[in-house]
Amino acid sequence: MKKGVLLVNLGSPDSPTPKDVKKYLGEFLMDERVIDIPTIARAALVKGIILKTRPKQSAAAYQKIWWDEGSPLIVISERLQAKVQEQLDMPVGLAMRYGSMTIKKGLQALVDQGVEEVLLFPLYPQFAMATTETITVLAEELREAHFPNLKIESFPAFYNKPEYISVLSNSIKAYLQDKNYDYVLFSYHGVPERHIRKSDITKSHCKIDGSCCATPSKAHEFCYRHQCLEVTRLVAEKLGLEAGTFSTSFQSRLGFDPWLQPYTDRTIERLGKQGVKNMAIVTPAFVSDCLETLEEIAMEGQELFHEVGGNDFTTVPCLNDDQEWASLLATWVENWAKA
Ligand SMILES: C=CC1=C(C)c2cc3[nH]c(cc4nc(cc5[nH]c(cc1n2)c(C)c5CCC(=O)O)C(CCC(=O)O)=C4C)c(C)c3C=C
Ligand SMILES: [Fe+2]
Ligand SMILES: [Fe+2]
Repeated sequence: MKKGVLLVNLGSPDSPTPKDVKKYLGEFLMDERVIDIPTIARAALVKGIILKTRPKQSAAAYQKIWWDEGSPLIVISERLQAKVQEQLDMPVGLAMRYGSMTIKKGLQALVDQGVEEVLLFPLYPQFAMATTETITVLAEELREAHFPNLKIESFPAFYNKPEYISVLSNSIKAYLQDKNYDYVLFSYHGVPERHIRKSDITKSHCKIDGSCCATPSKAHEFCYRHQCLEVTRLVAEKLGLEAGTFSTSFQSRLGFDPWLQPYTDRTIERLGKQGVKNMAIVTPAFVSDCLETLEEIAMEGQELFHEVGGNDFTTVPCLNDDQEWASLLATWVENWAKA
C-alpha cells in the first residue's frame, strides 16, 4: 500500500483584514470542541457577541505580526513540510484545521498521488480536545464521506517522547546561550477547565488541584494540563534549571469561564513585581510561531514585564523549521511506515 503523511496545524486567516479574520474566527469558534456549549448557545455567543467586536481587534493584532509571504504560522509550517519532505520518499502533505488549506484538500492531494494509507500528524505536542481531537474527528468524518478506501492512522501526542524533549531542550539551550535571564517561564495556550474534565477517560481523576496531574493515572493520556506540566518538568530537568527559577503558566484566555491557571499575564506581572529582572519565556504548546507567541507574548508580554520593573524579556522561538525537529518528524514517519 502506498503511504503518505499529512501534517496538520491550526490555521490562520487568509489575510489580516477584519473581513478575513471574521470568516476564520467564525469557523474556528463554531467548532464544538473549541467552544463546547450547545449549538444554539454557541451560535448566539459567537455570531451575536464575539464576531461583532473580536475580528477588528484580532485583525489589528495580526497586522502587527504578518509577514510579506503571509501568516507566520502558515509560512513556517510550509518550510517545515519542505524539510520533512526532503528526507522522505513518500508524499508529505500539509493542511490546516481552519481556513483555506483544508484537511479535505490535503487528503485529496495525497490520494491524487496514489496514497492509500495516511499518517495524520497533528502538530501539537500535547493532546487537547480543541486541537488534536478536532483534527482526528474531522479527518475520520471526511474519510467516511469522501475517501472510503483510504486508511488513516493518527500520530498521538508526543509531549513526553525523550527525543522530542531533547530537540526542544537543545533549541531552547542554543537560543538562551548568550542571553541574560534569571527566570524561565513556560507558557502554554490555555483551555477552559471544563475541557480537562471532559477529556478525563476515568471520569474521576482530574480535579485540577495541586496533586492530580502528578499522580499516575490512565487519564493522563488525554490530560492537557498533565502533559504541559510534564513538558516543563522534563525540559527543566534536561536544562538543569533550579527549583524556583522556572514555572508553568497558561495564556490566551477568552471569555469568562475559569481556564487553566496560573494565567501568563498575571504571572509575568507577579514575577516582575517580585524582582525578577531578566525573563526568558518559552511556549511549548506551539510548534510554530504564531499570533499567540509573536504578539501576545513577544509584544504584549514584554510591555507588561517592563511596566512592572523588568529589564530583559527574551521570547524563545518555537521549534519552527529547526533541522533537528524536521529530522525527528521524518524519523517518526519512517518508523510508522516500517511498522
Ligand atoms: C475560545 C477558545 C479557544 C480554545 C479552547 C483554544 C485552544 C487552543 N488554541 C491553540 C493554538 C492556537 N490558537 C490560536 C489563536 C486563537 N485561539 C483562540 C481561541 C481558542 N483557542 C482564538 C479566538 C484565536 C485567534 C486569535 C485571537 O483572536 O486571539 C493560534 C494562532 C493562530 C495564528 O493564526 O497565528 C494558535 C496556534 C491551542 C494549542 C489550544 C489548546 C491547547
Ligand atoms: Fe487558540
Ligand atoms: Fe490532572
